[in-house]
Amino acid sequence: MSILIDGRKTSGIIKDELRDQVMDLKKQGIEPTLAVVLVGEDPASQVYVKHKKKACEYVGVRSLSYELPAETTEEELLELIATLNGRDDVHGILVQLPLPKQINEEKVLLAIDPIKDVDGFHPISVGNLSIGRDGFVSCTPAGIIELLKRYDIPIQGQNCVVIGRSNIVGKPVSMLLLRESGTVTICHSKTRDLPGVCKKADILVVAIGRPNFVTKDFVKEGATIIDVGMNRLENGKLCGDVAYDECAEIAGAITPVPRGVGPMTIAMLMKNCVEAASKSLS
Ligand SMILES: Nc1nc2c(c(=O)[nH]1)N[C@@H](CN(C=O)c1ccc(C(=O)N[C@@H](CCC(=O)O)C(=O)O)cc1)CN2
Repeated sequence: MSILIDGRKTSGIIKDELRDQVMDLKKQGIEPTLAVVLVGEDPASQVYVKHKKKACEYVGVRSLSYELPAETTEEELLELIATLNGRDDVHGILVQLPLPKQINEEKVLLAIDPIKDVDGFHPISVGNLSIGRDGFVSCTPAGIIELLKRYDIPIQGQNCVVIGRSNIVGKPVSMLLLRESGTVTICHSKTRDLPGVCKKADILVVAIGRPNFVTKDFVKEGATIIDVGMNRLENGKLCGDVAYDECAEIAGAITPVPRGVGPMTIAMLMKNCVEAASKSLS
């Protein structure tokens, strides 16, 4: 039976570590502050934003909440971001995704000052990651690497297969695995013999957005499986991209859904906020 990689427990440990760092920053006169922007009433986004604000409270980060109506225009949102960019007391800016249709996501992400880009979505942050420079790394991919490290799962020289090539997860996690000297293969809808490619993986990261897509036929004995999927089924239950029970019998270690990668996303957001505030000291 495999090891369960517990994201909820690990995120709790990280948040406790950050709490101490925030206390130190406060002693030096810095109050880490995150602006949280939510446009519209998407129920999932509302839940995630609530969790983020709760995490801020726990860690000691001040959160400023901007909950805007669904009909907010792109101009109005860009204006708010410009104001937040200009405020010295705001260290991080987070715009919850997805945005309503009338707003161009790319334009909005580009408007956030890269030094406040705690989500790591700005093209400059993405570029820094791909050329190995310091910068904010997006939270879910950073959380995946943190989980692997904290569970002593080696990356160097390992065959790492990533299913999914999104800008938010697939591409950045591939860059991070490469930075850790993994041998990385990125798979997508046009990949031939997907089960065969995945079966060679020592580390398999699945971010495809299809419930129970990865079955035991994709998994090498002893492999580590990271499930990034977050699919809400008709019965209201949350389900990952990996058929957990059958894959857990073969894997060496596996993340569950919920309580796997999800909570790590929020812990890494807190980590980025603390880092942004620390940088304001220098
Ligand atoms: N601006 C951003 N928008 C979005 C991001 C992001 O990183 N930045 N990622 C996702 C959503 N997301 C954070 O925003 C997120 C998703 C899931 C979880 C989480 O903890 N999930 C729980 C289950 C929660 C539930 O029951 O619904 C778990 O897996 O245990 C945290 C954050 C898209 N948008």
